[in-house]
Amino acid sequence: MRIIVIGKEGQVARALAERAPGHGATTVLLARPLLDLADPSGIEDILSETGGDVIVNAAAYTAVDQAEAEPELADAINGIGAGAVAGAAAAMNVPMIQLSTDYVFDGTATRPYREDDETHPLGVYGRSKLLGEEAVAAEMANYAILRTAWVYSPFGKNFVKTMLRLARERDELGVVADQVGAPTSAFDIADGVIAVARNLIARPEDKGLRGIFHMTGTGSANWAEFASEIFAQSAQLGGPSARVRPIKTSDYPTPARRPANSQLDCTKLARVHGIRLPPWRASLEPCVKRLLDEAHAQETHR
Ligand SMILES: NC(=O)C1=CN([C@@H]2O[C@H](COP(=O)(O)OP(=O)(O)OC[C@H]3O[C@@H](n4cnc5c(N)ncnc54)[C@H](OP(=O)(O)O)[C@@H]3O)[C@@H](O)[C@H]2O)C=CC1
Ligand SMILES: Cc1cn([C@H]2C[C@H](O)[C@@H](COP(=O)(O)OP(=O)(O)O[C@H]3O[C@@H](C)C(=O)[C@@H](O)[C@H]3O)O2)c(=O)[nH]c1=O
Repeated sequence: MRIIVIGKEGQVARALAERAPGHGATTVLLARPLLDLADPSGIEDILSETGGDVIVNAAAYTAVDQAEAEPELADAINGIGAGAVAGAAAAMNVPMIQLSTDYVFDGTATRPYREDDETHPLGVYGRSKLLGEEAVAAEMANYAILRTAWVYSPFGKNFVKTMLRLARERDELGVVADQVGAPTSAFDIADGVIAVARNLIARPEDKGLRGIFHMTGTGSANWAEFASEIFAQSAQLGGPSARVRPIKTSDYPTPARRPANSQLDCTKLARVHGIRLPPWRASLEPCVKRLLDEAHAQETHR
């Protein structure tokens, strides 16, 4: 299976590139400046020249707070750009996998969100990702939209890396405790994406495999609990740790509002595709270890 991945340096793109060989798959990573989602004009030509069995769009405008000041750019990349990729996938007659987010919901539900629950994004990023979902569905039929959440990895920018960095600078951190979700490893997402891709390719006549699916790590936590677990695991490995002071969202003002309940019900993915991601704490361990090993290697190199 040859997977065309949009994105190169992103967390999920890099995890896909690392994981694919173990699944007997290859990846071709396409990124800016060759493929720019904000400039859809050349996308179909580049994708069809590249050729592959499936297209995974792992690129997006992901700066949640910054998006509030750049709504047009966020919509262009996450909305129109995703639609252009779907148009190319339709022309090439290959399935497409689009990554989406918990931030399409407003977080007022009192249970984990299901795929057909009403969407109501609180901010520009979530709205632009919802536009992307709609654009993909409008352009083609053979797609899977995988909504995930709270992604972390040894790559790029994410909460785990931020916490470990701040713990090197401070003894105590205030972290919000009234937003609940499921931390999700980019490597687990990569494994899930590859499994979904295999199903879509193997059973093209099975329309039940298509549509929207929720895919997050198993279990839940608030951001303060997530931070505490990061520090517990780090401390056990001799890495940095800080005291976590649970605070309210109102004590940590940000330009973008975030959902209080980000939990996604992943039973449809298990039922239809036979995929269940591991418990989030178990997947966190190799990530923390790798980050500490990399930091150690850098220090000894200096
Ligand atoms: N991070 C998270 O917590 C979550 C992410 N998601 C979704 O999962 C997917 C992957 O996220 P993640 O791996 O964390 O993303 P990252 O933020 O790690 O990477 C995003 C990538 O998108 C690329 N990109 C941005 N703009 C463009 C553009 N105009 N054209 C081409 N590429 C562009 C960036 O490229 P460059 O290196 O050039 O800047 C970057 O490599 C996204 O769809 C995201 O919305 C869903 C839920 C949670
Ligand atoms: C750094 C920091 C953050 N926080 C809070 C702010 C926020 O509510 C929460 C997480 O902050 P971040 O900015 O790291 O995370 P954020 O960028 O909101 O993460 C989101 O990214 C997009 C791309 C998604 O799709 C979402 O699923 C989600 O993962 O933690 C603290 O309370 N204390 C801190 O010291």
